[in-house]
Order: sequence, then C-alpha cells, then structure tokens
Amino acid sequence: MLMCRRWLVCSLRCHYRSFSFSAARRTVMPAWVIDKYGKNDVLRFTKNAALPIIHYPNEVVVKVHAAGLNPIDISMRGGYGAATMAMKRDPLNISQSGGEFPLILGRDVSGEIMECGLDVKYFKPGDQVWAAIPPWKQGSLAEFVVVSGNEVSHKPKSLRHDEAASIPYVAATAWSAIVNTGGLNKDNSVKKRVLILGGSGGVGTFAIQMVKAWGAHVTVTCSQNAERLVRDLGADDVVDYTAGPVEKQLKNFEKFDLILDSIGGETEKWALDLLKPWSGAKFVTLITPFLQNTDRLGLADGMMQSAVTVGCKVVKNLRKGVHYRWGFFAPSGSALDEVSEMVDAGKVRPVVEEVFSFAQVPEAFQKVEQGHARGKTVVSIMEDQKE
Ligand SMILES: NC(=O)C1=CN([C@@H]2O[C@H](COP(=O)(O)OP(=O)(O)OC[C@H]3O[C@@H](n4cnc5c(N)ncnc54)[C@H](OP(=O)(O)O)[C@@H]3O)[C@@H](O)[C@H]2O)C=CC1
Repeated sequence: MLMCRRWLVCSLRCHYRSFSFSAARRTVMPAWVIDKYGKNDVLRFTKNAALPIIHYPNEVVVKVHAAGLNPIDISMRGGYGAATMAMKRDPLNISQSGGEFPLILGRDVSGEIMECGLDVKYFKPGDQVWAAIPPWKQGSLAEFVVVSGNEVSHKPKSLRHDEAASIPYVAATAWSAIVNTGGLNKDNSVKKRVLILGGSGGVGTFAIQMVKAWGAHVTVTCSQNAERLVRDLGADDVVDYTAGPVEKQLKNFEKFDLILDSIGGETEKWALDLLKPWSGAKFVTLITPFLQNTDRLGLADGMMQSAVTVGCKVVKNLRKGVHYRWGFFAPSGSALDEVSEMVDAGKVRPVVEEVFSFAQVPEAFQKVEQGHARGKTVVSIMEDQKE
C-alpha cells in the first residue's frame, strides 16, 4: 500500500522543485570528518567541510537534526570495508572529490528536506524525514547530507528527531534480514517462533518489537541485566548468555522458524540445530566475512571467496533441512515508510540509550566502542551546537 502511495504522489506532484536552498547556498558546512583511518583521535571537527550537492536527479539534500551511531561507524573509522566502499563510492568520480577522504561517518539521519532533485516527486523541501545512509555515501555527522529519494522516508510524526535518528539503520538491517532474507512479514508471522541472538543492542531491540508486532513468539538472548529491557519490548522468553552456554539453555525449547544472529563466532556451530527441520526454517546471520574478504583480497576475489564460503554452508545445512543465510543492511525508503506507520501506531518505540551533543561526537564514538549497548547512541545536531 505504501509503495502505491509513493507512486501516486510521484505522479501527482509534477516536477515540484524549490530553489531556495540553492539560492542561499554556502560552499562549506560544519562536520566531523576523518582524514585517515584509525582510533578516535582521527575524528576532526571542521567548519569547512564541502557542502554536499545533488549530483543525480533522484537525490535530496537533508538538513541533519540528529544522527545515529552504529558499530559500523567504529569499524569504518578503522578502515573496515574501505576497498569495497571505494568501488561503490562515486566510481565515475562525478563528485570530483578525489578520493575517500575527508570521510563523514554517521549512518542514521533525521532531519528536514532542503532541496530535491528534478526526479524527486514524493518529497518536497520542508518535509521531516529519516533515512539510513549506505556506507559508501558521506554520512550524517554534518549539517547536511545527500541521500537518494528511494532511501529517505517521512519520519514518524510522534517522534522527536533525536528519537527518530535511533531507528533507520537498525530497522533497515532488521527488515532486510527478517523480511527479505528470512521470509517473515506482517502477514505470515503469527505464532512463528523467532530466536534473536543478541537482543539488547540496536538491531536486537528493534527486531524484537517488529516481529512481536507481527504476532511472532520471540525468544531473546542477552545479559541478565538486559532482561527487563527486552521483556518490556515484547520478548516472551529470555535466555541469559552470561549464565552458561546458550545452546544448553535453549536445547529443550520448542524449535524455531527463524533465528536472527547478531553475535556470530561459534553461534552457527549449534544454532542451526535449533531450527524446525524441513519446514523452510532459516538461520540469518548479520556477522559475515564479506567486507573483510573484499578488503583483504580485492573486490572480485573477495566476492568469489564469500560466494564459496556461503555456498558451502548453504548446501551443508540444506542437507539437514534448514536454510543458512547471510543478512545485510539494505537501504529502503519504502521499508522505513512501513516502520514509520508502526511507530506512529505505537507498535515500535525508539530505544535511545544516550544522546550526545554535536560537540561530543568523540565521546559518542567511545560509548559505542565500549559495547554493551542497551539500544542506541544518538548525536543531536542543534543549531547552537555546530559552532
Ligand atoms: N551485516 C550487516 O549488514 C550488519 C551487521 N551488523 C552487525 O550486527 C551486530 C549487532 O549490531 P548492533 O545491534 O547495532 O550492535 P550493538 O553494539 O548495538 O549491540 C550488540 C549487543 O549484543 C550484546 N551481546 C554481546 N555479546 C552477546 C552474546 N554473546 N549474546 C547475546 N548478546 C550479546 C551486547 O550487550 P552485552 O555485551 O552487555 O551483553 C549488546 O547489547 C554488530 O556486530 C554489527 O556489526 C549490524 C548491522 C548491519
């Protein structure tokens, strides 16, 4: 239905465009950038980052009110995925930026549309929006960011920007893993048994709420001190991984239709035995060696290595009657449209652990890097904080 609405508005709003942002255009903006990969000391605040401009007609410029941080920001600060991102990012050098630096991190944005490309008909300047920004694009720790019209969505009316910025990246990841890869959706999830390995962080706290809203029975693994949080979000059964091997604790549970793994490591050695065999049940892990492979071996060989690795695991598990899959973040404005409706209907709420000011971006990175997240870390980018 939402896809149709996007199409309808596209048709009705013929070539709407505003020139107000362009007319008042400055050439620089405040931002946190990195000029090389490393630890937290590579983060640099500047008032002179290049102001992003629309290069493709389907893009919009968003004024950032709040940005969300994710573990991938810590990894990217250290160079994770650099080879792949360099290939994806501006392969024709249209932006003429001359390379990956200065790089702006931050994958979540909640803010306001300032300008729309000529092909953007679903949005107009002034719209309050949110988006998850793909890792090969400049991020949201800046005054403005450019995203594609198909990545952006109207933010939930019931949320402030600092709340909204906690959701897009984890929602787009959970949606891609659970819906596109795992095969569950709002119409087929009632009474399905879902196991979420790692329920207390960003992805977990969103995924619990999403599948619970669709009627699934949700089992979650987390630390003992996160039990109350995940139960409040809708978890039916909670397993404390600090109390002993999870596989032993889960052995006598009824088998599952879907397992979402955001922990990795040894998990896949035992977790697939917890699925209902020969029923279409799936194990979807978010912890994949895909980017490490491409960083290490280059794009072609890295992709080949990844295909061989995942292919072997898929075949091995198919023989046991269960499905093994890798899950990935995938930007999707239409998925965020649906999430926005769920939020405004009170079915999903933001789980914000801490909000930092724009001046405190390095502290926000430290917080995410320490781990043990209980929901999300957000950076609020108010006018007076950009000085
Ligand atoms: N493939 C992809 O495209 C994507 C992959 N990811 C990956 O998914 C993972 C989760 O992301 P995100 O939720 O944002 O991360 P967070 O850092 O927000 O959360 C991780 C959570 O896991 C908990 N945890 C740690 N160890 C265990 C364990 N053994 N069992 C259960 N819970 C545990 C942590 O709390 P505590 O330590 O206190 O228990 C924390 O709450 C990350 O590794 C991330 O890189 C995320 C998005 C996209």
